[in-house]
Amino acid sequence: MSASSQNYHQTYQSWQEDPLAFWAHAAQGVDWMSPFERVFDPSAGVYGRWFPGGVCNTAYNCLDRHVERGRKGQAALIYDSPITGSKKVYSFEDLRDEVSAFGAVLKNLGVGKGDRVVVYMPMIPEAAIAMLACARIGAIHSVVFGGFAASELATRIDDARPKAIISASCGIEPNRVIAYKPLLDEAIDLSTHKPELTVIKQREQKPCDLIDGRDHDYDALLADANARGIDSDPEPMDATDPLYILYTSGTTGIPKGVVRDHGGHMVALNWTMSAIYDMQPGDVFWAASDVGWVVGHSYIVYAPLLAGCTTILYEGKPVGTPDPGAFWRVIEEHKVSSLFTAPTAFRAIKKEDPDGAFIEKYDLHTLKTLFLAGERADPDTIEWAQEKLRVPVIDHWWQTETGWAIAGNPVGLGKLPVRLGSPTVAMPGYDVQVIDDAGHPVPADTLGNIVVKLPLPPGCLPTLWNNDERFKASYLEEFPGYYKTADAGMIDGDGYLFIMARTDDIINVAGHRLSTGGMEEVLSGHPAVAEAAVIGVSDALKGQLPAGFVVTKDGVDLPMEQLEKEMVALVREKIGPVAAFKTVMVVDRLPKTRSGKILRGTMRQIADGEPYKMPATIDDPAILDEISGALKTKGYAA
Ligand SMILES: CCC(=O)SCCNC(=O)CCNC(=O)[C@H](O)C(C)(C)COP(=O)(O)OP(=O)(O)OC[C@H]1O[C@@H](n2cnc3c(N)ncnc32)[C@H](O)[C@@H]1OP(=O)(O)O
Repeated sequence: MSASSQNYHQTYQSWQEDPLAFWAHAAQGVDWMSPFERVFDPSAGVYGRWFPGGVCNTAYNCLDRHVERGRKGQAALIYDSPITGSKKVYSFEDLRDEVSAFGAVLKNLGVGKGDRVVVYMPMIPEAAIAMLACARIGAIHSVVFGGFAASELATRIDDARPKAIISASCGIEPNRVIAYKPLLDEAIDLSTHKPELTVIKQREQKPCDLIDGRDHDYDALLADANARGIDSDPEPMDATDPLYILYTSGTTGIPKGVVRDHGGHMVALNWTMSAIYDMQPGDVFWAASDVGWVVGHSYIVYAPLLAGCTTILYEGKPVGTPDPGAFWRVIEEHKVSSLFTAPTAFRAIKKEDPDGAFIEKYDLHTLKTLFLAGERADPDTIEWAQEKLRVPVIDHWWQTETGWAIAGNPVGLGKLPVRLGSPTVAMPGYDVQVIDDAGHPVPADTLGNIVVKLPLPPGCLPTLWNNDERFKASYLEEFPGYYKTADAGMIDGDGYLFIMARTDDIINVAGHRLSTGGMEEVLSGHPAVAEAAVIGVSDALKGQLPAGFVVTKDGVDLPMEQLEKEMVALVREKIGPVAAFKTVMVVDRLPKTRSGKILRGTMRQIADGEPYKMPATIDDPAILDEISGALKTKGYAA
């Protein structure tokens, strides 16, 4: 049965009644080189594996099959870069040919099936081409977001142990050109594992020097491959083979390598395009995110192409490139049907254009729906977008780990009524429950731990890269039989889900998932610091911002302002500008329980001006006044 011939409730019920039949049916939406032997094998992997025995290739499904079936001239990828003033359209045939040639280049360099390839790139077409070329030849890509610093890149290099790194000479931010190559060189210096080679896309805004014998020029290699007419065939991949590793912040500074497989990922993403996003082949889908995040993997690169849609790769910002009409210009020019972005982008637009005057300048008749994800969608932003765009505004909730929506409002199955503050209902594949700390289900409308009953559906992570034990410890052990989302929230009587808070140290800054523990580790590494705490405080624009507190070692006699400057610079240097770490306070003491646990939750409540209860186990209540005083100097704790 097609996705659109059933409504949400019927579809969810059909999945509940027979999940294997449901996913077997969805699997018909992609091409298999050999059919799978079973839909799901519960005895394989950590909690089971999807489509074992199936042989397929993701790049073939994204490109070749559309070329073969009448879409070769259709735009597959539109690169639109207001930041450089350039645009380029790749048809499915163009993209297939360039991916195939670049796959051959990688193979000639010795990169093969199962090798890891780190991709550290700005938002240029070569980033998507590199990902798809890896998928084509069976190499496992690991994209690292460009806003991370060299040491974060080094950590990922050491975990993924890539044979090659594909990068560019520079990235371009509105106020500066960022030389990527020195960051890459530094990361390779810092890492224990040394990749054999790099391939560098030279950009005219800031070309870089190449190291003889290690660094290769992207354009020269591609030109040579094209001159010699070499290309690569799609490698037959087991459905359970890894397609990519994407690192995400964990509760310590060491990121977790989320693994995605070929078969289940394709089946799930392809299903979402029609059922959740109501996209048909030929429609234009725009995820205004970055290929460094999971939204970029799933909805800039893989899902739109799998579904035969046109995708947009946008190198720009919602405001300032050149103005708050940037998104509307792209929608009009490329006839975008659906826009998917983070609420923070809309808050930025709303701040600069509160009356929506720029919206009125463009013809947005093609836009059917706005999808929001990546952070909590605040009701003000949703209402503003609804009023100004006059299209449904759909919040949905998912994670890097899941790769696609856990909860949403599946427009392709018939839109459900929107409830502000709720990403709506569980998607087929996810049995979402709320349980207390002892693992017991809680009644409707009661706050608890949001968990998903195992097995997770196709497309979700089967494990962490080379680390089944960390996968189990992080996600499966606390609530046996369930996947722990580490989000807290509730489900109302109608099944609507409300996501309220994280249960760990992860904060969400402008849709970027960051670990406060990681920032604390960096601050603690400063020679003057005895101990540090970082909390996420509410921010009207970015949702949350990190704020640090440090206690200096005895005898440190540096001016407070100098210390604070050094701390801010240190986090930027070690984690990257993406951390947006700009506030730190030197305090005499940190508030703790008698057993020594820092009371970060209470500090956050003070910073956000929320009422708080004096923790019964607090060691010295007077310290909270000191924290409040420090926060006031930074404009918090009103
Ligand atoms: C559902 C599953 C998921 O959650 S996946 C994650 C979904 N999240 C997203 O898609 C992210 C959404 N956010 C954004 O796209 C941006 O934050 C938007 C809204 C466009 C605003 O961008 P911007 O003004 O640069 O602010 P920011 O907070 O992102 O940046 C902070 C500093 O980092 C820098 N930065 C950003 N990107 C890069 C990059 N690729 N390379 C190098 N640097 C980068 C920014 O320039 C900024 O630096 P500075 O502190 O101003 O000097």
